[in-house]
Amino acid sequence: FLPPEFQNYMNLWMKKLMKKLWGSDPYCRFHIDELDSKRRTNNLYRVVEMHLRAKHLIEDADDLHLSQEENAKKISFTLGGEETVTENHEGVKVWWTFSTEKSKGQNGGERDENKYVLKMLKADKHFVKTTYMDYIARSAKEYKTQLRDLYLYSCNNERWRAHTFHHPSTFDTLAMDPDSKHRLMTDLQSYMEGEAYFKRVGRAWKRGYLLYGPPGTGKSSLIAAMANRLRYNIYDLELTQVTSNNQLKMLLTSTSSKSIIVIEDIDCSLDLTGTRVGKPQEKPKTAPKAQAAFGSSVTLSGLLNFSDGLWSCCGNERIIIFTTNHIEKLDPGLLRPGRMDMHIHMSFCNFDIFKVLAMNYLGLKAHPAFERVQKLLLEENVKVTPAEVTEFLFQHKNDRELALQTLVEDLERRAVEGDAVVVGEADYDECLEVEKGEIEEGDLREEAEEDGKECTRIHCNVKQHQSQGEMLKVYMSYNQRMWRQGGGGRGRGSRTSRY
Ligand SMILES: Nc1ncnc2c1ncn2[C@@H]1O[C@H](COP(=O)(O)OP(=O)(O)OP(=O)(O)O)[C@@H](O)[C@H]1O
Ligand SMILES: [Mg+2]
Repeated sequence: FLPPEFQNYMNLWMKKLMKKLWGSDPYCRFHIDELDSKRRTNNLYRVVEMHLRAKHLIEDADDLHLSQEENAKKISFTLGGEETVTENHEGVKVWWTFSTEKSKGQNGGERDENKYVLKMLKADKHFVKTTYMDYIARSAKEYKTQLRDLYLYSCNNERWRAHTFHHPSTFDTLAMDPDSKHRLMTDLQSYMEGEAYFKRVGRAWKRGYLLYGPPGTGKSSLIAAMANRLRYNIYDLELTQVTSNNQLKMLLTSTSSKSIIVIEDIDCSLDLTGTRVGKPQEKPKTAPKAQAAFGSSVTLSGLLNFSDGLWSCCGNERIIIFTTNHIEKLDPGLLRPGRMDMHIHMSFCNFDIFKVLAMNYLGLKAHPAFERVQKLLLEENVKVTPAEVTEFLFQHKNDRELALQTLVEDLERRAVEGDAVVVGEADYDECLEVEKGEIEEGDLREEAEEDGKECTRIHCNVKQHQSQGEMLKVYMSYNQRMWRQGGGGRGRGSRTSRY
């Protein structure tokens, strides 16, 4: 309730009193002026401003200046005159005060001199000078990164082309196994804070992730969520566009720091296959591992040289992500421990994943239908991708009952009829080797042809043919029969093979 002039007077009086009582003022103060003695901007002043914003300390004050630059996403808050905010860091309390003083300009006029005053107990002075100042520098840097616009780069004619990147996916909207999500988020956090650590142990400040799982389980959405969280640009590297290892080297070294380099569907982009493990008929290895596909001479070793070889020191703060629908097709060299730092499995929808999706799309935490969904997903082992579930939820977003009802109906249908099998060209050759006559015609039901993707969706009776490998075999046998009957092998001509 006291007018500021009176408060200043009281402060002065208190200081004198304390000096009398304790011999000196127990506090000390650092003054951080907006302009230095040569009238240049003092960078530390900006750092303080960003730190106070980053930690939302400013918003605690009652006297604020609000501003917003054109095209800026957020409103900026700055402290009003003589406003003080406090902060506790590692048990030490500090006070930040903003003040403006009038001073004489060169041409005789008056101008405002802004400054922040940082007050602390004398006993804490050393801590503030070292640890606390480092801490505010870090928090300001992080805040600055959060504000930057993101770009998605695609490679075109040996050059990167930038497109602004606005993807709404975040770790909150992403539905994945809670344990994997937690592990990945902790890993990313320690990567972000780990500059000093990486330096100390002599490692390039990099991280490599391999995302694998069926189509529509959120691999690309996860990459977008990672980019949004780290505020990193994305370089989408289409290996089939790269003609040689040298070109690959050039492209990779011209990426900027704080970026994610993504190679999607790695099994389709390069001939990375070694022996096909676990297939019914193992084929002899016809091509050496390093041989490239699609007329390009990019090799696996060229790629790995960058991801963990000498070239990897050509830039820090990079994340490399490979994605695949078929981890079993990858060369063991790529899967070897220490090559990619983490393997992340994006799985079919389980009940945890479903709950996140229901919350995001329908705003539902609980509903009587959840019990049925849980039973279908867990006990009846119905396979459905998160992408398929989101389709149902999105379609009826204004009618939650209908959304859940149609979803449950679809899951029930799947439980009775079995799973979807999608097969493409690569499996046609193998299908000739599969014994025919293992299945009844009734086990299979053709569902739809996906235009443009040139693949066929077949429903197969999982009750009889439990494993995916078994289902694939069943389909191939069916495929072969169709071919012999002159009906044409389904799926021939599709780019990838999926089941
Ligand atoms: N785990 C998930 N959480 C939230 N939404 C998801 C998830 N998985 C899929 N979706 C939804 O489905 C769409 C397609 O998923 P996405 O492209 O990320 O799958 P993908 O695994 O990359 O598939 P592909 O292997 O075909 O590239 C997303 O845009 C998103 O709306
Ligand atoms: Mg994808």
